[in-house]
Amino acid sequence: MRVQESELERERGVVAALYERLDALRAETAQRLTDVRRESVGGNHQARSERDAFAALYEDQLTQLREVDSRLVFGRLLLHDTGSADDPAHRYIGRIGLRDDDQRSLLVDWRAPQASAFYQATAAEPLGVRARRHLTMRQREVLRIDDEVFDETLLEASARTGGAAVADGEIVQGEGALLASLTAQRTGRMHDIVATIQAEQDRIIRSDLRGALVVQGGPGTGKTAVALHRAAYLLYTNRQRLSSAGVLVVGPSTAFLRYIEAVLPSLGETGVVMQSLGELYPGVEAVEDDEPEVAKLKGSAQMARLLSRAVRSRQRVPDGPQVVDVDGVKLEVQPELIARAIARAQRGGKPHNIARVTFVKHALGELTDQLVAQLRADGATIDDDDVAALREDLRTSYDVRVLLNTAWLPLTAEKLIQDLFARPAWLAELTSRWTVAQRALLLRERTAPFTVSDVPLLDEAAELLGAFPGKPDAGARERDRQRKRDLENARAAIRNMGVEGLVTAEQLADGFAEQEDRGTTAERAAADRTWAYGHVVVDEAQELSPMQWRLLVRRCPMRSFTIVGDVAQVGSAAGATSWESALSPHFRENWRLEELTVNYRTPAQIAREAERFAVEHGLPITRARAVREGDWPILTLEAASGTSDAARALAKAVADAVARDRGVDAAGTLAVIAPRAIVDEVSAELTRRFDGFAGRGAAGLLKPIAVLTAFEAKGLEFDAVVLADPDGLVAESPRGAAALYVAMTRPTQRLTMVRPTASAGQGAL
Ligand SMILES: Nc1ncnc2c1ncn2[C@@H]1O[C@H](COP(=O)(O)OP(=O)(O)OP(=O)(O)O)[C@@H](O)[C@H]1O
Repeated sequence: MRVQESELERERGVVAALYERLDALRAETAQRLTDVRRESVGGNHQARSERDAFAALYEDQLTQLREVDSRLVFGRLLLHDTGSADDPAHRYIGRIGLRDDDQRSLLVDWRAPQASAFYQATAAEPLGVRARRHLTMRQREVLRIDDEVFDETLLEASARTGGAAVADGEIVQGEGALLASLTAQRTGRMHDIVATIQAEQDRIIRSDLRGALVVQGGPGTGKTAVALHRAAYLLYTNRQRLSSAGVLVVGPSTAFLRYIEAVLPSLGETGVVMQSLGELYPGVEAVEDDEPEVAKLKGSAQMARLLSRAVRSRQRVPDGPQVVDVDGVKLEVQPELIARAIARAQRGGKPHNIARVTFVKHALGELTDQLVAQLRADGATIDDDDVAALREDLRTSYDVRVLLNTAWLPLTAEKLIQDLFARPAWLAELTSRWTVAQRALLLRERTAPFTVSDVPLLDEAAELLGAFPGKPDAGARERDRQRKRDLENARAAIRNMGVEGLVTAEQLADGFAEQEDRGTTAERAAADRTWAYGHVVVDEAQELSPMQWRLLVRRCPMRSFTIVGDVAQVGSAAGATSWESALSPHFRENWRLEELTVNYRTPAQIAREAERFAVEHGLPITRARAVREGDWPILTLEAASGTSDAARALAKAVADAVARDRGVDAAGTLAVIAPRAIVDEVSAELTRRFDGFAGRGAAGLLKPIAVLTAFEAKGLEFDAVVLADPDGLVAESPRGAAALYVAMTRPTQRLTMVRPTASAGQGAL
């Protein structure tokens, strides 16, 4: 025991030295920042740009150094003698890499190739590792150490230090540290798992950037965690490319994004764009979604065809000849003239607003010929200058403008969608093969707010229409040119300052000049519909509709994706029933599947029950092995009802169940998950009983007791879950069984089910 204590002391010494280095780096960076800011404001535009850019860069570095402060180091490898001074036999693994003044490695970034053995070494394949040590930390303090020994010659010593030999075939690595992390109380925010990433997860995290990688796994297998760590890994290994193109992380809702938002910064990555499905179209923030049937229709691929027909139908040939007045001259315009100009413009295959330029040019050309011929027939003499003037007269003539606009009006996506859903006659004209009931699903007031399911329709429409003349999109080309100039300047500045290798031109260009106007890569990317990201991470991807997939593929034409989800958990009516059917229209066969097989969240007895239920209801589940047994059996309570107000009785019983659970653990996080029909009633009762401690929906996630629907609980986890009326949850929608499966797999410790019945009672499963 004494030996282990002295080992602990030894590690405390090493860790203290690493923090000393971190503090020194911070002080150095802070000093550089002060110096850059202090430099006189004079100088030319370029000099000011450079200073601003360096200041922005140092600020970013300082932020990164601050974010990685807690649990900076978490592992150590004991290697067979490496024979290299730069790579000593003890290799420490941490959130970032650190070197001393002589550039010798002190701490290896967990993403570096030299760290992969920390996650991959097994007794069967030790990869040159003699022993692996996990350091369990609280902030800067080393709480304990856990050793796994691969080298038999160390075993005797290890027995003295309390280390464990690793047997072949064990499912987890660093068991002590892992279990400590898994049983820790939840805070309502996801934390990183960098210290205890498991081998099957690590392989996925380090998989190649190219192509689409699908990560399928049951609830709690770490899909979200793996996806976020993979984003951090890819940014580290492809810094040059991804820091300028950006990485987009897409989640189902803003509440979910809030839950995961701290993970990437704690891994030292702050420049990632995170958007919910309702935020993917710049300028619209959709929160509410349509009823399931409507969402399903709006999500189906036939909407793309409908929108294409809708745009085409705005390119219209008049029914008969139109007479226009051009400075007092009457001109009879035949529909054929407009038809020819439309056909000519359509031939180019350009978006509506762009092709309109060709239409107008062609129509004006023919109109000019017609006007000239008519005037000559009336005896006028017309030379080339006159022809140009006549063309200008035509262009500015009110009648001609009306004529051309009626035939081909520039449109915005917002107006197209609003009009389409608010004009039954137009919709009917475009959907002659649909049933009346189908059409009725789309109809609504023009002023109705956009829903989550409208977002991909807006994007599709914007794609078909192209930039609206005069809208900011039109500046995309100028932005590109400016970016190229910035990169040139940044390269020159890096050479001048002698900081090659420390800063990339992309990082520096991000901070350039009118940065308040143009923003960082992340801000510019988020505001630009036509931005092409370098990589996209999609969580809860099983929920995505074909239209949402179309949008996402446009965001990353290179199709470099990490797609995580579980087809058994599909809740949305528009979601996927298999990866094959969801992905092949967009990726053909260019996607690969990886599976996660260990459930880290849910205790075995709860996981078993949830799986049993899922199988009974025919859900296509991926079985996962729960990593631990829990301490509590599932509790089933019955609400006394038979009274006139069953919902009220149920709400009261739920509140009793919550009170009972808080008797076990008053400080943990708890979710009450209820069917939509009664969720507000249950929430009202809990607010009455628990006052400021309970909250509904996303706001509830900031409180100890959150009252949620199964959809809102997706992807989240809590110490305890109280499920109100599980049968009601199953019955309330066609995907009800999946909803209950999701709900049952949210707790990390305790599950209580409250069922409405005629007589009161209770029991444990
Ligand atoms: N290697 C690990 N070390 C420590 N904790 C882990 C590890 N892997 C997963 N976890 C924890 O397990 C829990 C579940 O992880 P996560 O939310 O990523 O699972 P999921 O597969 O996305 O689940 P769901 O499909 O239910 O949303 C989280 O608390 C996560 O931190």
